[in-house]
Order: sequence, then structure tokens, then C-alpha cells
Amino acid sequence: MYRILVADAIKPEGLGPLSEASNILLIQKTVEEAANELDQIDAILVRSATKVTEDLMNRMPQLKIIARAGVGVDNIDIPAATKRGIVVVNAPDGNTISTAEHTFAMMASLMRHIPQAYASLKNGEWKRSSYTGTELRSKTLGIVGFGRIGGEIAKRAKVFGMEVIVFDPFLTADRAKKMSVTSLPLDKLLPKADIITVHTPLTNETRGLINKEKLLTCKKGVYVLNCARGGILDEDDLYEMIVKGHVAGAALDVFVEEPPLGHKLLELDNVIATPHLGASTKEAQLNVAVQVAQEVLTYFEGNPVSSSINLPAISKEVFEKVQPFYQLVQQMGSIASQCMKEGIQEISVTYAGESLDFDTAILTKSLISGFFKSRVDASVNEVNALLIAKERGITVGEKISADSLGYSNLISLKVKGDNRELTISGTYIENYGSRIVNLNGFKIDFHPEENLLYIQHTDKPGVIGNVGKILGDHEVNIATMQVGRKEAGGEAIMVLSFDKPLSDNMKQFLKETEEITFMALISL
Ligand SMILES: NC(=O)C1=CN([C@@H]2O[C@H](COP(=O)(O)OP(=O)(O)OC[C@H]3O[C@@H](n4cnc5c(N)ncnc54)[C@H](O)[C@@H]3O)[C@@H](O)[C@H]2O)C=CC1
Ligand SMILES: O=C(O)CCC(=O)C(=O)O
Repeated sequence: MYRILVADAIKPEGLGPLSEASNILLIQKTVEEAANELDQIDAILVRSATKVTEDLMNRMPQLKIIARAGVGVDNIDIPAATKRGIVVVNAPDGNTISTAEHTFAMMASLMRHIPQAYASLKNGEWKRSSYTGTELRSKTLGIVGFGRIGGEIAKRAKVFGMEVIVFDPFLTADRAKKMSVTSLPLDKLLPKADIITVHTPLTNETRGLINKEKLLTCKKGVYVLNCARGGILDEDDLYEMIVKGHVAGAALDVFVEEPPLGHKLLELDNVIATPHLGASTKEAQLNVAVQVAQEVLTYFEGNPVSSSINLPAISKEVFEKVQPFYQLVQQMGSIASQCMKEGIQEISVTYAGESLDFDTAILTKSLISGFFKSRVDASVNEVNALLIAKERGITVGEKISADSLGYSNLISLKVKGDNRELTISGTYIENYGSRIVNLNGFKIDFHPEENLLYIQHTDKPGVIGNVGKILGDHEVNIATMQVGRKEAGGEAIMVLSFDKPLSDNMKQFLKETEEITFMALISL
């Protein structure tokens, strides 16, 4: 049974797939209310209110996945989650339209003083001349951060007859052209825009991106909006620039501290504000709840998720291509690790063959996680595998080769240790499954079973019989046995599989066979 803590207000109608699953228990409580059961929680679902800190994660030793019902993940300590192997997913586009519409509503309200006029009228006043506004038509809108929300705002601005200029260091010329916007560096955008709206995530780079120095380069009388994250527009600097009359007004949906009780910006007449309502529509809340519920369900079904923050994104089509190799590479990593019980310097993997014609990064991560599982602990997974390799000073390389040696696909792994090297190649054959086809340069063909014994020995009459006899004398039943050699009388190998795990003592008995030069018990 997986226990899922729904810690923030997430629309229950969207959580249907989770509440209907027989192996899932949904617990609708805040972190404080669930304090006594945190150690049993497998997944946590949050919006922006709950801060998923390293400390909170430490109180949740079973935690496997954090799901953010929304876009911004600045309330989640991603590096800490990654280190622990906890998958972080979000709902990247469920609230795009709502947030774009809200930003647009804020922009129109700001330019026409609607909140101030409304408050005045409600107060019994009729001050028409005090609330003369400015048209949006022909104004230049500067969008900083041109992703999903920025793009939707641009479409709406064009319909209103605005000119749209954008700044986004990751924007391609192709997308700028398709969206009919002018892409400019920030220092060129700021002096040109009549209105500036920010739509970046909050990161170390974007915190304080628009500060006093930048605001001073803007037109006098510029209007600014922040419906992304508090802090992208520096709050103190904005206050000063409004008070000095350089900025004509601001519309804010987000604040550094939420709620921003007693905030000085809220005292200014030309600042309008909403309490982080960008995504607060029936539609957006249903969308994001459905999206994260589906992701969590997919994860607990053992399938790769599609909108992870700390795993490579993977589409359904790629997933179908990846799936056959997913377990094979984990097993190859694990076999290599159990055959190389020594310090490792380098792991390199080569992919060859037409059926491996996709981004193989996810396979490399799966392989490395298989390698470390038997060395570190079961919490190693695709999320933290490369980080663990790096921490241990192990170089991980990935190559594509044109030569698949006649197989339709061939994955080859080379592990360089302090004293030895190990190579292993595997393939996936449709309707037949995974096969290991080469081990340390010996041609062989075996299915990676649960309990294996790998023996390297001198090719002499009687060795195979002797091994069989020793195992038989100890009532060990051999399930399968594969042998391989390079040349008669040289080095040879055998790989045996068993129904039950072999005890470590058996290694001692087998070691008496002097022709055996190397032996490894492998459990997959
Ligand atoms: N007020 C609200 O309720 C909501 C706020 N948000 C906020 O809006 C942000 C943007 O959301 P989306 O458009 O969906 O995200 P997105 O990921 O589609 O777009 C973000 C864009 O910012 C750009 N960017 C990153 N660093 C930048 C930098 N230093 N300078 C300029 N551009 C930079 C990226 O290249 C990307 O194109 C989210 O990160 C979230 O914090 C999102 C939804 C609701
Ligand atoms: O959960 C919410 O309402 C906030 C939405 C938001 O800020 C986001 O998706 O980044």
C-alpha cells in the first residue's frame, strides 16, 4: 500500500485515478497534521504553500516522489530530492492559460485603474477624471521569460494591437519567428518597453533580475507586472522607483513572503495586487490535479514519468522504445558491479543498432543505478545515479557506435577498476528477451537470471564436471549452464543459474578447483 500525503488544497475531483487505485491510500492533511505519520509517506502532493525542504524530506524516509500541482518548483529543494533519489514531478501546462489570462487582466486593470476606481465608487465617490487610463493599443509590451505563459500573453497582446518584444536567453530564433515577436537582449528590451511583465522561474539567476539599476534604464512612466514569482522584481527597488515616480505603477500577484502582510508596496495607490491567484481557476486546478495524479500513478506502476524535474523528459513513443532495454541495462550494470568488487575509475557504455536510435541518456542512468544498487543501497535510482558516480570520482561516458556486430541492437559496457577491467555486452531479442552475449571478451549467450555464478577458468578436461560434482554434492541444483572460450586450452568461462541463491560457502568449496581463476556470485 502506497501512502500519499495531499498536503495542500488540491482539487479532489482531479485525484480520481489515485483514490480509485486499490494499492493507494490518500491522506488529506497538512504536514503539521500528519506529523506522526510522515515516516510512512511514499508520496507528497503540494501546491505552493507547503515548503518541501531537506529537513521535511529527512522526516519522510520512505518518500519516493514529490508532485507539485502547478509549475513553479521553487518551494521544493530539488538538489536534496535528487540526492535522495526522490523523483520530483510537476504539472507544466495545466495552469498556463489561467495564469496568462490573469496577467492580462492585471495589465488591463493596471492601465485603467480599475481596482482603484472600483474601491472609490464603493466608497460613495464619483471621480471620473482621477481615473483616466492608458490604452494598450500601440504600446510596447516587454515579456521577460518567453515560455508557455509568456507565449500565451504575447498572443493576447497582439490581438490588442500591442507590439511585443521579448527577452529569453533560451529562446530559439525559430520560435520567435513563429510567434511573430522580436527577441532582444534584456538591456535593449528595457528602454523600449512601455509595460514589462516577467514570466521566468525563480532561480539564482532570476532573483532580483529586475532591480533598481535595470529599472533606471526603463522609460520614465513604465508599468511593471510580476505574476510569476516574488523576488524576480526586486521589491525594495520597485518600491523606491514607484515612490520616486520613475515607475508609473505595478501589478503583483506574487511576493517574496506570502502572505505579504503589512507589505509597504501594498500601501502605494498605484500598486494593484492579488493574493497569488494566477492559477486559481476551476479549470487550472482540475488540470493540474489530474496531471499530477496521473504522474504519481504512472510512477507507482513502475513506468517512467513524463514531466519530471530531475529526470530526463520522456515521451510515450520514446518510452515504448526504451522499455525493452530498461531492465537489461540495469542487469548489466549489476553484473558488472558484482564482478568488480574494487575501486572503479570509469564506466563507459556504447549503444549500437537501429532499435537504439533514441536519446539513450535514460538508459545510461538506469545502467549506472543498477551498478550502484548492490554497492550503495536500494535508494539509488535514475534520479541520483550520475550524482553518486560523480561523488565517487567515477567518470561515466556514453557513445554511439555504427557496428552492432550483426545484432539488431547491442549495448556494451566497459568498467575500468583499480586493478582490472570488465566488459559485458547485451542485446534484446523480440519474443526472446534479454541476452548477455559477451563477457570479458568471451562469446556466450545467457539470460540474466536472478541467481548466477560466473566462473573464469583454464580450459581443461574435467573442470566443468568437477564444478557440477561439487555443486551436486552440496545438493545445489543447476538450472542452466552456458560455457564459452576463446581458444582450446586457453581461458574459458561458465555462467550457471540456480533456482535459489547460492550460499557464499559454495565459493570456498569451488575454490579448491585449481583451474578456477576468478569467480563471482551474482544476484539480480
Ligand atoms: N502566479 C501564478 O499563480 C503562477 C506562476 N507561475 C510562474 O510562472 C513561471 C513561468 O511559467 P511557465 O511559462 O509555465 O514556465 P516555462 O518554463 O514554460 O517558461 C519559463 C521561461 O523562462 C525562461 N527563462 C529562464 N531563465 C531565464 C532568465 N534568466 N531570463 C529570462 N528568461 C529566462 C525559460 O527559458 C523559459 O522559456 C513559473 O516558473 C512559475 O514560477 C506559473 C503558474 C502560475
Ligand atoms: O498552486 C497555485 O495556485 C500556484 C500556482 C503557481 O504559482 C505555479 O504553478 O507555479
